[in-house]
Parts: sequence; C-alpha cells; structure tokens
Amino acid sequence: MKQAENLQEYLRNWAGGDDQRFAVETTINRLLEGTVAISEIASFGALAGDLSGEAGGTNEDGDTQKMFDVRAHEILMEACAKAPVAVVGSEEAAEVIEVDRTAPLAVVMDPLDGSSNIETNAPIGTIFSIYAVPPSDVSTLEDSVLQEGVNQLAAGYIIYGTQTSLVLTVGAGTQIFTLDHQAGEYVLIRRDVTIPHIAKEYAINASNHSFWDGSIQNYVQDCIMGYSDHKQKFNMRWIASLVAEAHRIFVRGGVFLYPGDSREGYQLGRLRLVYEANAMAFLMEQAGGSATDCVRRIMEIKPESLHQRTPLVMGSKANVMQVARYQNFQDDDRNQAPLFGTRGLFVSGRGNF
Ligand SMILES: O=P(O)(O)OC[C@H]1O[C@](O)(COP(=O)(O)O)[C@@H](O)[C@@H]1O
Ligand SMILES: [Mg+2]
Ligand SMILES: [Mg+2]
Repeated sequence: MKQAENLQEYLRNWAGGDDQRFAVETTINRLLEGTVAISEIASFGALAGDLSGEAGGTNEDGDTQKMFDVRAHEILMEACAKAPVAVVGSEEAAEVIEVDRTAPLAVVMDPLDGSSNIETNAPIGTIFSIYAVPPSDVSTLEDSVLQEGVNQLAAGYIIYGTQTSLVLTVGAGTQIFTLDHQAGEYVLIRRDVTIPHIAKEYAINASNHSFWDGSIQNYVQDCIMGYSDHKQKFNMRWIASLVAEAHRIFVRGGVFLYPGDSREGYQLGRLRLVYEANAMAFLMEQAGGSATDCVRRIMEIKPESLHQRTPLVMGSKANVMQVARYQNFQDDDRNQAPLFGTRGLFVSGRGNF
C-alpha cells in the first residue's frame, strides 16, 4: 500500500542521514499498513464477536490477553519482518524478539492499547516507537529497546475511534493524519499540532483516590474545588484508554495522570515506560506539551526492563508542572501551612501558573 503523499512529505523532514531516513520511513510505512488491517478488524471484526474474547493467557504484566491483543501483535510482527528491524519489544511478548540482527532499527510497541475496552466499543489503539540499534560491540539486542526516550527516532499512535487517526512525530513537530479507509491511506489533517499551554480539563481514574499519596489527593481535590474562588472550574474525563486520553489532549489540551498508588503492584502506576509512556512523551513534547513521572521528564528515565511501569503525567505544560509542584506539598504541609488552609494550592497562589 502506498501512503498518502503528505505523510511521505512529512517524513522528508527527517533530520538524520538518508539511509536512516529511508529505514525509518520503510518501517513506519510497514507498521501503518499493519494498522490499516487492525483498523478493519476494530471496525468490522472484533465487535462481531470473533476477536473480542479472551485468548486464554496473561501477558507479562498479568493482564488478561484478548484474542485481538494477540492478533494485533502478530500483524505488527509481520510488518516488522518486512522492514529493516533488528528487534521488537512488545507488550504481548515476555522477552524482546529478534527479527534480523543485522538490521539498523529497534521497534517497541503496544499492539493494542485499551484492549479491556473492546466490548464496550470505546476507542482502542496502537502505540509504537522506533530507535536506532546501538553498535553491537557495546550492546545486546535487549539494550536496543531499553534506551532513554530522548533517543527515539520516531513515535506514534493510531486510535481506532470514530475515525482511525494517526498521531506521528519524527522529531519535527507532531502531525495528525486520518485514515481514508477507501484509499487505505493516512491523510494529513492537522500539521504541527500545538497543545494549549494551560487547560482546565484533567483525567485520572478517581476510583483509586484512597490509594494515592497526599500530593495527588491534594491536586485532584483542588481541581474538584476549582481555583480563584471557584470561578475557574475544572472538567474531568476518564476513558480508560491511553490513546483516547492523549488524543483529547492533542485536540484541546488538558492533563492526564496515572500516578503510582499503594495497591499491590501499582507503586509505579499502570502504564509502561518503554512502549507506552515514551512514545506519548515524545509526541507531547513535539506539540509543546510535556510528560513526567510526576517529577522527572519521562524521556530521560533509563529503562531497566521491557515491561517496567512508570507513573505518567502528560499534557499541557503548565498543568504538568503544577502537578510536580504539588509533590512538595504533602498532607501535613497542607494542614500546617496557613497558606493552603482548606482552599487549596490553586487559591493560595502558590500553584498558579
Ligand atoms: O483500568 P484503569 O486503571 O482505568 O487503567 C486504564 C489504562 O490502562 C490501559 O488500558 C493500559 O493499556 P493496555 O490495555 O495496553 O494494557 C491504558 O490504555 C489506560 O490508560
Ligand atoms: Mg496500553
Ligand atoms: Mg496493550
């Protein structure tokens, strides 16, 4: 399948050398062909019943695998086999998978994000990042997928929603494309997306409230109360699908939080650094937003394992910074400091943008 001319045009903004650009372009094109097939299943197949069921196993993170998770993984592995890809790290495989040791690129992917939503007909997606394989004399194949996010050559996600959209960066801004199903091509619809610096919409799974630490509880409480004596009201969303939450932020700004909490296994939250958070962080930063683990820049965290989790706060830059500021003010501070009282950090002025 030939991708739309304007996608190829964007890929020509490539800052690296010709060989690397060609390798990345080929890999993106093969992955996108795979996602067209996944999109067709999402629209016409899964909900008809054939792939919405459980596959009978769990992935490395303990999540129940759906048949569609497994099928999406297979489709994208076939895509990588047709591209200059040395190794793949996937949510749906315990270990990294060698494809062609001599090839220059490494791919990490969440083949199907939000798959617990399939039967509810909420948006699901695919997330991927592409890295250069470091020289083999200094690294193992696994090292290729355990790089800091700042080394990403390209990252993107596809959201299989009302429309199938692609959000892509090769480090030259973030672009939004929509799939023309008839032509089988992604067409550019928004060039150089800019996330508003500040917005009044937040997304968090509030059912975890009692497990959060004091700083997150305080932040969310202040969002609920609003600031400036409630004249600035916040809106709240939770779709339970990372691609859908990210897409809303690209369209109208806001902040998404999945912090660590005290549930067993959730100290570092739910999302995975290597194949979920880093791609989102690259896309957000290229659109003027940011992404942290509440404090640190996501893309500067050195991954230690493929399925490692990370807290994730992403979106409008001022909102993300504000969450970081709350990390310094725990419960005790709030009660002791007359500045906060019951009115919250927003009202006190300490948390203003
Ligand atoms: O179940 P929760 O706590 O609402 O978490 C939802 C989060 O989990 C995810 O579904 C995890 O992704 P996977 O479906 O790929 O495992 C995210 O898309 C979403 O943000
Ligand atoms: Mg996911
Ligand atoms: Mg997944």
